[in-house]
Amino acid sequence: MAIKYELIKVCKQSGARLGKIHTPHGVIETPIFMPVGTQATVKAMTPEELKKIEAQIILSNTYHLYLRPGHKLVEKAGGLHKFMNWDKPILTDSGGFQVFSLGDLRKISEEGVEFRSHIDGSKHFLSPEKAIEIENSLGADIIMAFDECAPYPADRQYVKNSLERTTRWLKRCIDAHKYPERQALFGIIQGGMYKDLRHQSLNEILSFDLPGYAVGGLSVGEPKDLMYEVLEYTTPLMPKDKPRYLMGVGSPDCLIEGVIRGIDMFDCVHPTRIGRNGTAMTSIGRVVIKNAKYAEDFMPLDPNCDCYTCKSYSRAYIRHLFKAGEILASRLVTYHNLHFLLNLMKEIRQAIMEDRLLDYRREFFQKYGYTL
Ligand SMILES: Cc1ccc(CCc2c3nc[nH]c3cc3c(=O)[nH]c(N)nc23)cc1
Repeated sequence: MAIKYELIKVCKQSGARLGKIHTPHGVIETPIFMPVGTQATVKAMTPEELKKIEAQIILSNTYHLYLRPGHKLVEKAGGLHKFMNWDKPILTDSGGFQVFSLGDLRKISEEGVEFRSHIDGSKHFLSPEKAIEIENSLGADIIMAFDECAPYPADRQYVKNSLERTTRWLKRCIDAHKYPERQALFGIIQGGMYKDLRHQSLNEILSFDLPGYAVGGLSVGEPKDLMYEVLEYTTPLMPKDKPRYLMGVGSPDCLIEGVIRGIDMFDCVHPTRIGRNGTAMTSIGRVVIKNAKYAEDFMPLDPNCDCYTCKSYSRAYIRHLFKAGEILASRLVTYHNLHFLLNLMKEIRQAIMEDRLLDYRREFFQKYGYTL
């Protein structure tokens, strides 16, 4: 088996689980937040810094690495782990979502999707077979099936046709996968916001015995309550002995609510993206550091944080770096934001262990300023 999921404990207060995913590049403690490293780097961070903040697995992207530098080049370099000097687990998405959301989509057919590169406008074609060929070359420990993430909102018939094609594409991914013993292929459940279609997709995707499954088609602009509702009627029907990955979700409230609804794995560009724009996620809510009110504020970014950024620099200094356009600005806030989310997941794991996750949620929301 490419990976082995070890269920350690089910929370008494909710659907939350504590687990471990054993992979060829090491163990992942779940629930886990996975930093996004789209172009073979978690932007502005070195692998050494990622290890310092205890990142256990990072994500990279088939669509981007196929376009640049090319999956064959990465394969020649010895695969993604060697190329980017990251010896812990890696997960790659299949590229379908990125084509729909980034590339200039030309058309979707049963065969696959034709698109123009967002880099130079050149014409390309991604199919289940092509996506798996790329992911096999990159060599990630967990690889996502080539799926179609329906837009939101989308009408029933579109969502039904799309989920049924995603099922047919999954079969083609499985047949094309060259290294199932060392790269775990996850199936992705679609079905939009329709309960009966979610159950249809779930039954079809789960009929393929795979090492793990993702809930796709969410975090696409729908209200958070609708996302939570879909999870409430989806995760209980997923196998208990396999990891569950909610794609594209990562704000603090969604992480906690997702864990409570039985999700084990999360990813989001959020902490790194807003970090580069100078927004810090702190234990007392968001701090937009370029705001003039921080010009002479000599407190740390987050007074309750023990990360390198918060132990070493003041808000005034970090604000100065942003105003001066210094590269260090992005690095320091990205470092803090990733530490903040990784630490949040560590506290969530601790709360599950002690059967007090719902109490933790209330405390966190009060401090962070969310309404329950
Ligand atoms: C590097 C990397 C970036 C982003 C992702 C997740 C990207 C992502 C979604 N993001 C928000 N909602 C999402 C839904 C889907 C989905 O339904 N299918 C797939 N394959 N990816 C999704 C994975 C890896």
